[in-house]
Amino acid sequence: MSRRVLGCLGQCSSRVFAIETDPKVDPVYFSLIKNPPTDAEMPAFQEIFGREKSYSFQVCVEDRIQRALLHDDLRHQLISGFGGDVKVFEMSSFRPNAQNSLVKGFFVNGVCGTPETDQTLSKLLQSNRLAVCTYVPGDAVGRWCQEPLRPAKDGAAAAAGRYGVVPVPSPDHHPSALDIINSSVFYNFIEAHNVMAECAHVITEAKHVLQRVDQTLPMRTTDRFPVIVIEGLDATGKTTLTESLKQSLGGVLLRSPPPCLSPWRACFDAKPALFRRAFYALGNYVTAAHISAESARAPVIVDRYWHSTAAYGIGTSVSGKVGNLPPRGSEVYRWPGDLLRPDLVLLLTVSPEERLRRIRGRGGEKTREEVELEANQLFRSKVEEAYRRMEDPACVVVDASPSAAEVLQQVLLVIKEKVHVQGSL
Ligand SMILES: Nc1ncnc2c1ncn2[C@@H]1O[C@H](COP(=O)(O)OP(=O)(O)OP(=O)(O)O)[C@@H](O)[C@H]1O
Ligand SMILES: Nc1ccn([C@@H]2O[C@H](COP(=O)(O)O)[C@@H](O)[C@H]2O)c(=O)n1
Repeated sequence: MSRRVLGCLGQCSSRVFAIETDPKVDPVYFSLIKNPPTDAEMPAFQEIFGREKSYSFQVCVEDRIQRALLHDDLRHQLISGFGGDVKVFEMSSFRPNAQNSLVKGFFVNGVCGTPETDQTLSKLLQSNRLAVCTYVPGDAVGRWCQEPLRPAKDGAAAAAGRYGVVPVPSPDHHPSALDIINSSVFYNFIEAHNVMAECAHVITEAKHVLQRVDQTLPMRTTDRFPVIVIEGLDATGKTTLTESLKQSLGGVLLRSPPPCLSPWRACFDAKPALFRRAFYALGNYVTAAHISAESARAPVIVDRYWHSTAAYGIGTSVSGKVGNLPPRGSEVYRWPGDLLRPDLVLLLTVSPEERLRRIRGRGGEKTREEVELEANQLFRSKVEEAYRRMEDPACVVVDASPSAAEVLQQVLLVIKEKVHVQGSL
């Protein structure tokens, strides 16, 4: 008997369940992202499926641009359509340990069957771009089944099959890590450019971004002065340090994304991850072109670069605990082969308490992700750990808790010790 997999992936442990299917049926795999049950499996099923009615929803269209947009739209429809008492969890399909097998969706738990929720369900069932399933008790006590649903007469739902749900061992790799490459992080220019080009018919700002990118590239390569990147979570002191370094080294200060892309940043910050990450990835290539030009005449200091794009991308896409991150040495931490490589990358770190003190002291606008980072210590830890796992170039970690003057002195020492490239400081 072949198996469809329903994984229950949580904040602190991951439990996976398989859905038993007929071998003739094409397998569809599911994972659930939710606070996991911790005791024996059957109470866990009870906990997941037994509270009122539960449904899973997944967008099933081939086109990745449509899929990303519909997924975002689905989230809004579920939250508004099922009301406040219903819990909407992130959920996704996967084949254990198979790269790019992840398909995201939602699991809705606690639906009471009111006229409003019935209407929402009926509307969603009409869409031939969604796969909808419900979860019902099985024949034996403690057993649960998954029923794929199809629309029936008068807007009602009819079951189009019934599959048992059984626990299976956790896969070696956390499913949410299967979908990083070319989805949450881009490892070459073409892949990011393709996403921007493909979405230009629905996101008009993408055309402007592409124009700017295409105007700036290709970059020149010359014998050059050192290129030093400063990375870290927000409010760790990057702006303060990069400005001081610029003075001390007589250098040029650049940032990624570059100011020429600023008019469209807010637009892409509000878009689904696929588009947001492609925007920041392209920003790095534009900054690389500027680095290339500027480093011909002076040392270049860069405030955020590819490591930021990758660390935030990985930290956001991997759900649950830090242990769910791909292990050290994984290809997700590798530098893009076609992106100008800096001579040194410094990662500024401060304690969560000090970081919050600095954020509060500074005030001002925050990006959506910054608000999340502040609220979610776990997310922050994943982003920082992802930074620490980056390779070739790896980040040199700097304790940025001392005074700004002391941090500058410490960093100047590191630069003196580590930077051995043509050109001088
Ligand atoms: N070493 C330091 N000691 C104490 N306060 C500092 C230090 N460095 C920076 N600050 C203060 O902390 C706040 C955040 O610093 P800064 O703006 O340089 O961080 P950042 O990493 O650039 O943040 P973001 O990524 O959000 O732009 C500022 O108010 C700054 O004056
Ligand atoms: N090279 C970069 C730079 C930034 N980001 C994203 O921007 C946010 C943090 O930037 P701040 O300027 O507000 O410090 C965060 O959401 C990063 O994902 C990026 O991806 N790549």
